[in-house]
Amino acid sequence: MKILPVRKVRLWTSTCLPLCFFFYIAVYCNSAIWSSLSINTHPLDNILTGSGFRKLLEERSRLSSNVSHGGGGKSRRLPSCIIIGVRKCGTRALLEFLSLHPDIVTADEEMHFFNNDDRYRQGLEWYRQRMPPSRSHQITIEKTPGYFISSMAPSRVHRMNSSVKLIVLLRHPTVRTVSDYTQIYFNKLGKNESLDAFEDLVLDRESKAVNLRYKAVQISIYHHYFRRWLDIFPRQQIHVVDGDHLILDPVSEIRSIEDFLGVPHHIDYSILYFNSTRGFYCMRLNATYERCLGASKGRKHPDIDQTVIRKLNRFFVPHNKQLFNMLHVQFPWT
Ligand SMILES: Nc1ncnc2c1ncn2[C@@H]1O[C@H](COP(=O)(O)OS(=O)(=O)O)[C@@H](OP(=O)(O)O)[C@H]1O
Repeated sequence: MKILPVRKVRLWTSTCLPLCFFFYIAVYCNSAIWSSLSINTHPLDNILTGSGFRKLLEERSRLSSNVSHGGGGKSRRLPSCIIIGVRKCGTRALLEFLSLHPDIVTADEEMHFFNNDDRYRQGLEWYRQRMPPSRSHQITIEKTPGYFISSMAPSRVHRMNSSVKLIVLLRHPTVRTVSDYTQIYFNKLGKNESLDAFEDLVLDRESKAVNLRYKAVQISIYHHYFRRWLDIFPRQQIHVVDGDHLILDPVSEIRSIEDFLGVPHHIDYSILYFNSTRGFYCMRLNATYERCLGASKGRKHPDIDQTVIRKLNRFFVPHNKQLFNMLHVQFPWT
């Protein structure tokens, strides 16, 4: 064994050892800093500070997809499911709740593609480009309540994809009519315009019978519009949701939609919670991030003359019967 000269040993202990010690401390601190950073800068936490719920969902979906699907690429796809209506029956709440599912991606905006001639003329490629990016295993969903009452939409949707799945939400027709009126009332209020009282619009001025020219009444005669869809699509391709029940027990309505779409049950009451201030179910994505629908959803309805409400209820009875026979369903409203 070679003995080191004393001078070399002194040099080693006086310069190399302190250097190695310093280097070791620097590496240790650095890795400690990074590991603490990686805890504090979890991708979800970053997003929480700023860019909102949509990004949060996308990030969560990206993380879960990367784990279970090897992180394959995304592309924009035509919807394989469309929420076609009905206006004011809870279409936004349903879309947002479904967007919490890792196997579902949703288009934020109403596309008005199949019910608007100018947009439809732009072509399917234009429509596809407006869809959110998705992975191949995910279902893309769009919602435009205007499709339900459009005479052109059924055949146009069928032409795009004859096996597309359709979701229709229905609410008690009188409640829906009042909700529709309330929405228009507030829209006008925002433009400093006024609107006649509900009672004056919903009843004919002379005869005092239900005013069939009033659009909000027309839309609530559901079977008129449903017939057009059933002329083109098989019944089993259309899932009907009870919009009143969606308000009270969203998870049970969503479970049957998950079955209809063929995706695993994912949305439960750990993700949705009842917000007593809002009086509605809201979304909880993690311990710190919660979101309710905007103020234009769940507005207080005006107090309406009860004789007018009873008149409307009676008016809708035969129409409801026709609807139930057509759909082979029963709703709590008769
Ligand atoms: N969770 C939750 N939060 C808030 N609002 C909820 C929820 N679930 C259902 N709803 C009901 O949705 C009604 C609005 O329906 P739509 O989203 O279809 O309206 S729209 O046609 O898109 O304007 C809206 O009707 P109004 O109460 O008349 O405002 C709500 O009652």
